[in-house]
Amino acid sequence: MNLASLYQRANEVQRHDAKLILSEYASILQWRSDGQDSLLDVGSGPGNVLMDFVHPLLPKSFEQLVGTDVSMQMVRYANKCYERYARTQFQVLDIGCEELPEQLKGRFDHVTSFYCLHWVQNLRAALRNIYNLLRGEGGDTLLVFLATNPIYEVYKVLQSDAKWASYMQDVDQFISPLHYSTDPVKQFEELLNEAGFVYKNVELRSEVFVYEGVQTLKDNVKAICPFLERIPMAQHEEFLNDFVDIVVSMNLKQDTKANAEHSQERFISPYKLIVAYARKSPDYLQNVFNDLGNVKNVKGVM
Ligand SMILES: C[S@@+](CC[C@H](N)C(=O)[O-])C[C@H]1O[C@@H](n2cnc3c(N)ncnc32)[C@H](O)[C@@H]1O
Ligand SMILES: CC(C)=CCC/C(C)=C/CC/C(C)=C/C(=O)O
Repeated sequence: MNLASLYQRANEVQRHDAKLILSEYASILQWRSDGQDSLLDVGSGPGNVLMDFVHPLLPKSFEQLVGTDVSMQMVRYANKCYERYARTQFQVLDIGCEELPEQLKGRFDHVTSFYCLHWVQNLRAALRNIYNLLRGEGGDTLLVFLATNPIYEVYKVLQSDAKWASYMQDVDQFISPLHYSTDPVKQFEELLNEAGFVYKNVELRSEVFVYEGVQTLKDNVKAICPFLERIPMAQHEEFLNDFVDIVVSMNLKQDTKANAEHSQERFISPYKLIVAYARKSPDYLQNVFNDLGNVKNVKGVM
């Protein structure tokens, strides 16, 4: 996903969800008493969600704000857009990497991520890294990403079409790792446990977004579709038209009667969003838990 400027103009649903969820969690995030918070955002893209909705929540004396993304193009674009912001920078980071850069380990009070983790097949590695980004004596994380979305079913149908199959052999790599889960909340809670998080709250929110007009739908697909850059430009419109035809066949286009008062076609996208908040136990508390493991029948703590 590398079309930074197009994504910045066509990310309405992502911005809507991030803004709403941050308004709910602003008072739950454990801000430091000295106001010198450090925050890292995973998969920041062009940076406008981070800078429009997270940056304003930070205390005035915050220590540092680091936006990260696997895409160098996104990082370059974000650094250019926000170069005048103090103590703010964007850098390349693959959250699914084997080993975090040393200079990032244990440095952050908060890790946030919006509409990124559904792009990461190895959630176990991602959560291990998120845990290790947080400072040893605590810290918390707010993670918002897709469990399911109809786009993944559209991709599967397109992949079965001989016209597009050769460009989409790895389609499963781009489907949310929780899309086929029978219990995404339980699955993600278990992954958070495994990473070491002690306090956690994981919700699965059923949402619906309406795309007003076929061009709006196409622009939003173009902004995030990983297959278009593999397809010759001359065939992009045909691909997008086939995409829309499949959406219509899935009965996701609002019927004309219901649509009577609207001048444009409306496309309905029912999706499920994971909203996960977790806290890292302070090292000293972790030691207590470790000690407890050696003492049977302890009363009180737990
Ligand atoms: C849909 S955009 C979300 C951008 C921004 N957080 C927002 O809410 O608008 C997803 C971003 O995640 C990035 N991404 C995908 N896989 C990643 C990975 N393994 N590590 C870090 N970023 C990744 C993509 O490059 C893209 O910029
Ligand atoms: C009706 C229909 C299939 C709508 C899906 C439209 C769309 C562009 C969904 C994007 C999902 C996604 C992977 C978003 C992201 O990563 O930001």
